[in-house]
This record gives sequence, structure tokens and C-alpha cells, in this order.
Amino acid sequence: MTHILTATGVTVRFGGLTVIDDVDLELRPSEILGLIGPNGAGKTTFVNVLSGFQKPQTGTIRIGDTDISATLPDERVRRGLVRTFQAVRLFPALTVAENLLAAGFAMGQSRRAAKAEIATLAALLDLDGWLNTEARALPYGVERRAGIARAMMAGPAFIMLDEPAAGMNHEEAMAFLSVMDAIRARGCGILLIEHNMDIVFRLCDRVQVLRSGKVLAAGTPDEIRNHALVREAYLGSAAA
Ligand SMILES: Nc1ncnc2c1ncn2[C@@H]1O[C@H](COP(=O)(O)OP(=O)(O)OP(=O)(O)O)[C@@H](O)[C@H]1O
Repeated sequence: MTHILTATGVTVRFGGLTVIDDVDLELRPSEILGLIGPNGAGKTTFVNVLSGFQKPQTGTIRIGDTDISATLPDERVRRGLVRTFQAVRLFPALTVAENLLAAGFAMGQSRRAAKAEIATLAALLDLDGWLNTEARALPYGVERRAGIARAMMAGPAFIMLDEPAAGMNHEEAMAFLSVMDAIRARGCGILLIEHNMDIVFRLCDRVQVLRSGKVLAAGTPDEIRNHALVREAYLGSAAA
């Protein structure tokens, strides 16, 4: 059975401010869904809700038919829903391999199983030459790939990436495109928060646009690129 990640009717208020207003979202296996919108639109807050770090006022999160709305972040990871953060949070004094091993142990994997997974992910994410480097010494793009590898140690069905290409140079951003394709090829659905529209339009199967906590538009990259409201509200002349 194909499980879909579904969020329905999510609303989040901070004091009197509604930052997410009745938002729905669906993510399928092997799909890359872009979540875009201006600063403060509510993208990170929405990922916090999906990952269990933010309790919404209303709304339901499901994987397949299972309602996971009441579960804690760790439980969601065990159910196959993982995320990365805008700031990569590796243990700085541990090597990349040690960081990944720690993530495997946290999932209850044996040393042997974790090491096999590390080898697979290192090849997938082009980390082979970096496994014995301390996290604090990693170049920026490599550090972000290591953060994704750590999240992938859980063997997720869905991964949510919060601005994974922020601060990457052009070469790193292009390498990042093939990393996303490799993750998708494993059957993993990807929710991608990204400000780089070149990356979003190249990678995503569908794009959902948030503005002021509401869904402004949703569709294929072509539909979004040509959507009058989106062009006006967000893309401006950059979409031309
Ligand atoms: N813990 C909080 N308490 C109060 N307000 C918050 C909190 N977290 C976020 N906000 C507000 O909620 C709104 C949405 O913020 P959020 O970070 O989700 O937007 P975003 O779309 O991810 O923006 P960016 O692209 O800048 O990361 C903003 O107005 C922000 O100031």
C-alpha cells in the first residue's frame, strides 16, 4: 500500500497572530514538493507542525490512514517522517561517520546495520571522502549533505528540508540537485523549503505557495511560474 503524508486544516496562532490559516498539504512517495513563499509566510512553522515540534490549534497529520497528530517528534522519526533544520546541528567534535553512527544507534540499529547504511548514504550523498573529518571542519555544502545523511539514517519515507541549499555556491547547488534525485530514487518523498527558484523549478513535481499563512497557489512548476497572483506577490520580475 502506498502511504501518503497528509496534513488537513492546519491552523497555528501565536498570541493574536494567525501564522498558519487552515492549510492542507499532501506528499507522496518519490515526490518532490516545493513549499515556497515570502519571508514570514509560515513555511518553517508548517514544517514544525508536520515534524511535531509545534502543536497546531487545529489540524490533523496522517501517514496513510494513521493519525500521528498527537505523537512527539521522536515517534514521527520512527514512523518515517524526518527533517533537517536551517542550521545543521551535527556534533562538531565528532567525525561525519561518528555523527551518522550516533544517529543509527538512536534509531536502535546495530553497529553492523548502521555501518552498512552509512556506506550506502556516503555513496549516495557524495560523502565518501569526508567520513573521517570532524563536523566542525566541513566545508559548507558538505556539512549540509552530512545533515541530510544524518536524517536519512532513519530510513525515512518522507524527508522535510528547510532551506537546504541556502548559502551554497553554484557548483554546490548543482551537486545538490543530483542528491535530491538520488533520495527520490529511494522512494522517499521530499518536502523542500527553498528560496532558490532555479532549484525549485528544476526539481519539484509540484509547488505549493504560502503567503501570510494561507495557500496562495499550488500546481506544477509551470503553473506556478505563470500564476498571476504568485508573480505579483512573490516572484516579481525574477519569474520573467
Ligand atoms: N515561536 C513563535 N512565536 C511567535 N511568533 C512566531 C514564532 N515562530 C514564528 N513566528 C512568526 O510566525 C510567522 C511565520 O514564521 P515562519 O518562520 O514560519 O515563516 P517562514 O515562511 O519560514 O519564513 P522564512 O522564509 O523567513 O524562514 C512570522 O511572522 C514569525 O515572526
